[in-house]
Amino acid sequence: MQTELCKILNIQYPIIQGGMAWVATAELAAAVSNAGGLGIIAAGNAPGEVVEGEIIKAKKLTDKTFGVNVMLLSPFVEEVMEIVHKHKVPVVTTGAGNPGKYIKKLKEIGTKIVPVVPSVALAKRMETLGVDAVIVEGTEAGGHIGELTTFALVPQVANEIEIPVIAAGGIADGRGFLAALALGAKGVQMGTRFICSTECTVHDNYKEMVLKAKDRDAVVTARSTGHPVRVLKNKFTKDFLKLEKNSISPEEIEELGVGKLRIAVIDGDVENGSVMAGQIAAMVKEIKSCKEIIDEVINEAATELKRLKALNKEE
Ligand SMILES: O=C(O)COc1ccc(-c2c[nH]c(CNC(=O)Nc3ncc(Sc4ccccn4)s3)n2)cc1
Repeated sequence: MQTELCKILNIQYPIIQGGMAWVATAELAAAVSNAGGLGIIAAGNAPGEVVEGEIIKAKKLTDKTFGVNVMLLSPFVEEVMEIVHKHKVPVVTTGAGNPGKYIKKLKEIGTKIVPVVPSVALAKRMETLGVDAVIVEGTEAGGHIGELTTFALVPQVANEIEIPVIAAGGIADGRGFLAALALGAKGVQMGTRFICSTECTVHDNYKEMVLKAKDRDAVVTARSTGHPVRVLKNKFTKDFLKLEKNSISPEEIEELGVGKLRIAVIDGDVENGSVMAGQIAAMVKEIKSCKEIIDEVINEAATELKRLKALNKEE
């Protein structure tokens, strides 16, 4: 189950771990990379020196390729990009914006650039600017999302660009992996599945919340701010959505969300915090090591492919 993406990103399997703010630490990224995927450290809204500390830690935990996700809404984006250059990070993924202004400098140091795109137009613009691949993330994903689904957006982007498409949003097992390849992707990104891994350092309450999630629990908040975010239903989302209905200003709504992810991830307050996770949370039923997760996705995809091929032979 290798694709052209493996050579471009220097990985054994075309499986990328999502650069989830506060969740994607050096420990998680190193475990995914050591298991043959591409581990990603999340910069989130953290300052440069915090990201630098995670990069240094990751280099001690793995000799495999890993990346850094730069969240483009972060107030520290410029200093994080400086750190990425200083440490010649091999792969940079970006989210929540257009990384156009950073592409030239990253290419100069040979860093592979893989932006998340929520639309065909942005995917085409990124290819023209010379990025190495795009992560096409559907609205099924956790955290900051676009409006289109993975199932609709992936084939449309794959029709329009030549560089590899990586499917993200709603993928947590071999069936989703194989479906993504069938839609034209050359790899997948998984976030929610890796939250429930033994190496993920989020509070156990956060992992429990994902394990207990039902199909309709991953709701969208803050649509009115233009930065919709998918989180698991709890007291915070109920109060938040009520306030949004009373149309408090977008600035007040943004203010409501500040720091809420940290209290869920670090303090384990999953009632008053923001538990970011995708719609596939309801299918994640067990905490496993990153190696078990990756091996199971690859083996299940191979088994599923054999079953589908047998159907063809029956005709
Ligand atoms: O400039 C344009 O054309 C718009 O470009 C884009 C618009 C959206 C995206 C996008 C959607 N999803 C992603 C990748 N995923 C994410 O970035 N997920 C995130 N989760 C929590 C985050 S922290 C946050 C979130 C919102 C507001 C403040 N802070 S970022 N990128 C990428 C590019």
